[in-house]
Amino acid sequence: MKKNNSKSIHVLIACGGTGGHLFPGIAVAEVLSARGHDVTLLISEKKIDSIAASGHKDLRFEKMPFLAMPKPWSPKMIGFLSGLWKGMKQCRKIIKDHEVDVVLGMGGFTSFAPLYAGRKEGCRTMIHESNAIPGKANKLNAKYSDIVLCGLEACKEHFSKHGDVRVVGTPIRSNMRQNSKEDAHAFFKLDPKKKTLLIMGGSQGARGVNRVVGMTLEQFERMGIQVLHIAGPTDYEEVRDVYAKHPLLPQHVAAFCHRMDLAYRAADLAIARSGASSMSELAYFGVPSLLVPYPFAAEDHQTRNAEIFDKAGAAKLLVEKDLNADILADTVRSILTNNKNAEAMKRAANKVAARNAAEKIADLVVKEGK
Ligand SMILES: CC(=O)N[C@H]1[C@@H](OP(=O)(O)OP(=O)(O)OC[C@H]2O[C@@H](n3ccc(=O)[nH]c3=O)[C@H](O)[C@@H]2O)O[C@H](CO)[C@@H](O)[C@@H]1O
Repeated sequence: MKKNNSKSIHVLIACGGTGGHLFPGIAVAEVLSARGHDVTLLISEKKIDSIAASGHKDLRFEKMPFLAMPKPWSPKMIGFLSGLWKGMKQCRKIIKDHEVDVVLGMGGFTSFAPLYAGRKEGCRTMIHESNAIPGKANKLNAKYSDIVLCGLEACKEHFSKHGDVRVVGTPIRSNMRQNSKEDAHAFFKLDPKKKTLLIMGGSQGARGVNRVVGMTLEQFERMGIQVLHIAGPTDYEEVRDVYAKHPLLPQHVAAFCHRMDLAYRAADLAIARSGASSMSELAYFGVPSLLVPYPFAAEDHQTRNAEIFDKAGAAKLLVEKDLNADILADTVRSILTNNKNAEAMKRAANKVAARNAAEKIADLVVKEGK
């Protein structure tokens, strides 16, 4: 795009497909918009994208079809290439219509068409990789990006061939204010005198975590704790029915939570997948966690993410295939009944938290766009 001499710049943030791309993208958009810049968020037609966008009516969203890359010789390749071509055309139109100066991709293959189109239209381009190791898509995206931004220091070495790589952290949304624990308990109708265990499986829930937790409810009940369980839209009904069999266990079960700030605030301990945004938020709120990596994540990146927090003392890594109700109950008990353990983990979590990642990215975007 042409050199922008006015104060305000135009930014396209590609962040569709999964909460781990959407919410950090929204976080950067919030900072840029608050500073008076023009931002368009490019999301996909997936349900999670609409759920995420519905909580941010003040931001501008454009949709494009979700594209997953098939195996090289798959018959799906023809449809994929045609979808990709249409996606690029659509992106070039958006870039021209909004006179975009900078394209920022938050990761995954959904960022490819916007970055490629951005390059063709003369925009500055950047990608953000929040995981400890990049997937194939972001390695490709890096080739079309002037700057590569990493959420974690460990990721930097994987982009060693790229000339401009910076570690900035993974942004969290501005509505993640530090509310009081009392507000948080009141919001979920939980007992302020009891220890709260938060269960969450990333933006779409985690079946493996839901199931093992379901088998541990009786032991949680005996510990005298309460549980806040965000089950994900797919498993919600099944999870709710399992909890219904334990009416004496204080509980709040939800399919999706629009107030994750309050969920983290209420929590004394979390059991979670090790998605990068979830981890970034757990650290920000200083919540000790038991991280159960999704075993089929690309390049096993969730294990690499969890290892960083485990090593720092902020979390304990639990391998899903080795996990059962007794191990889970013992681990939860060892933290929730030992204040010293919990406090040490809390301090370690705070220590690994990224500081002002959204602001740092916004600063760079604006500098590039001028
Ligand atoms: C299976 C898989 O490959 N998952 C990947 C995906 O995870 P996923 O999309 O699950 O993303 P994360 O765990 O990183 O983040 C989840 C986000 O959703 C929000 N949230 C979640 C539940 C809810 O009810 N409400 C809500 O707002 C959380 O606050 C957080 O901001 O993208 C991440 C970022 O690349 C990766 O690290 C994960 O490995």
